[in-house]
Amino acid sequence: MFTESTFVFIALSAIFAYSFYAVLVAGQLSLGQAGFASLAGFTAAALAPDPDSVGDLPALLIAIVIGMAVGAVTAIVLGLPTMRLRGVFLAIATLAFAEAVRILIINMEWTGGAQGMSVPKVLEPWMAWAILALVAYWFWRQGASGYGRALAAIREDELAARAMGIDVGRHRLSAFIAAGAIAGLYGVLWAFYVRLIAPEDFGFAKAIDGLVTAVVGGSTNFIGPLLGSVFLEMIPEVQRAIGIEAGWIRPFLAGLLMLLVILFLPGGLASLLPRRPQRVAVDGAQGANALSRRAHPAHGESVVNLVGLGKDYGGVHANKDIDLHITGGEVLGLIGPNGAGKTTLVNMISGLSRPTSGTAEVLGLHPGTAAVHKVAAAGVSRTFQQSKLFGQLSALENVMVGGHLVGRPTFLRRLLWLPSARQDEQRLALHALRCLERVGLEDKQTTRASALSYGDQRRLEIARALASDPSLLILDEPAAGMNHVEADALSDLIGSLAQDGLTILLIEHNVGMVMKTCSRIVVLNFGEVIATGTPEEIANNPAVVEAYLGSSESEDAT
Ligand SMILES: Nc1ncnc2c1ncn2[C@@H]1O[C@H](COP(=O)(O)OP(=O)(O)OP(=O)(O)O)[C@@H](O)[C@H]1O
Repeated sequence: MFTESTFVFIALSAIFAYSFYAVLVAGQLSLGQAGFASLAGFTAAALAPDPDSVGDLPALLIAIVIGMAVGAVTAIVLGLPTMRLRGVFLAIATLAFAEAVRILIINMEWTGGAQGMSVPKVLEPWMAWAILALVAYWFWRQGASGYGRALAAIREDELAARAMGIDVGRHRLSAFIAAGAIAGLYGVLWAFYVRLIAPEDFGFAKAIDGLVTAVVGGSTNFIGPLLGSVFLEMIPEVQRAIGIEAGWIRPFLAGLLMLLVILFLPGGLASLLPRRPQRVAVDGAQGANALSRRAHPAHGESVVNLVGLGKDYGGVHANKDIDLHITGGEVLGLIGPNGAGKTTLVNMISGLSRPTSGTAEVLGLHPGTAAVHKVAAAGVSRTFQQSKLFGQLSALENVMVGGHLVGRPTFLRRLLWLPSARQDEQRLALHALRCLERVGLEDKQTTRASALSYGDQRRLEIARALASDPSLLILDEPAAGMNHVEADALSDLIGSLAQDGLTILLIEHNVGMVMKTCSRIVVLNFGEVIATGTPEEIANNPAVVEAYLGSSESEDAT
């Protein structure tokens, strides 16, 4: 039933789908792959030596090197200005690039114009499948590496990924370069199989075909593009076998399948395969070496120094003229009525938002001018008021992403199957398990974050924030949704973290808990500091009683 060309086209379309997968794993939608493929295919066909003089395989290998280099370099040139774009804007920009390349190639003489270029056929089915195996191997090894987890984290929640110390721009660009190189590889293989390449081989329909194959197969499991390709390339064969020769059926079914997958099976066909989340034996954690610990600022040493800090949103003064000094080992409570400006202030301290006026110095850096991942690397870690977990990752994987800064890169060593990569991954997993144990979630390590209860999600955010071994831990309403027993346990945990030398900034509406946990409290109202002092001083401060305790939070306070 299957011809040789069916086998080759399954391999080729899977390789092309991997070039979409390369960026989809990082949550990016690029439609420029057909442009990379055609540039690479035509350039390699023009520059590679004649197979009659050097032999088929050497000629193909040289063409592959040229094509992948062309794809990668083009991706760098296109990626540098476009990596700031998100979602549909990136898709439109990359599609425009592919169309520009197509027009250029039609109008060049060396490409043969619209007629195209004849290329010797040297690709054998075994070569296509061997190359596909290598590409699939690359993405398999990438998946469970630190790099692969970082890309998954960016896909799930870019802001949280930044706050975990991941350099999002660099990761997105490297995924884009991989996509360019693999699309280039596809362009070369296509050229050296079909004998005659034409610009129309790399039009809009080709880009959509690659995207549909990757999405139908599944873009969160490395096997997805292969599954998608087998499935879609089989449609014409099945048609032929049952005697329906209509050419429109395959593209029609491909479009329909894409719609159904997006609506009912977002993980694609690959999500139907059983998934085995990573698990660490709880006993195994005992006696294991901890990952390197940073030296925290000593008692009295400056951790945060804010001078005249302000933040305006249009006419709203979310923060006004804030002076605040936090020193090593302090547990500082930040309280105030809803909308007082607490979250705005910690967003500026953690570098997520830029002050409108004043200066901020945090662990020697100036957040706002320093990138968020650099602030995280300096030792600032945080939780978010609205949960920002990586929903599709397990609890353990979430915390391992939190340990991005303390773990060592493993992807290249995983490709070479070096034992040290496995040891490093195990050490990071044990470190993550310890953090889960600290918040009492060790039993939930394999549970997907989105499937955890609200209280457990709050705890998981704390475990994830602890995994980077921070010097300054910012907790934004960590006790929200917790009962009194859980809030007491959290208070004890914060106390023990402070004993370990961490400095903690706690935003909480549960004033009883703040009074019990914090050594000093700052009260904000309408964006301004209205009081600072010990819990007793704050409780007896008339301005606080009026501004805060007199507000809707009075029930909590009493
Ligand atoms: N991105 C934004 N754009 C416009 N206004 C904003 C933005 N973020 C915050 N604000 C405004 O700034 C003020 C302070 O908000 P912020 O979230 O910092 O307060 P909060 O004390 O954390 O409140 P809550 O306790 O309800 O979380 C509010 O008036 C809010 O509406």
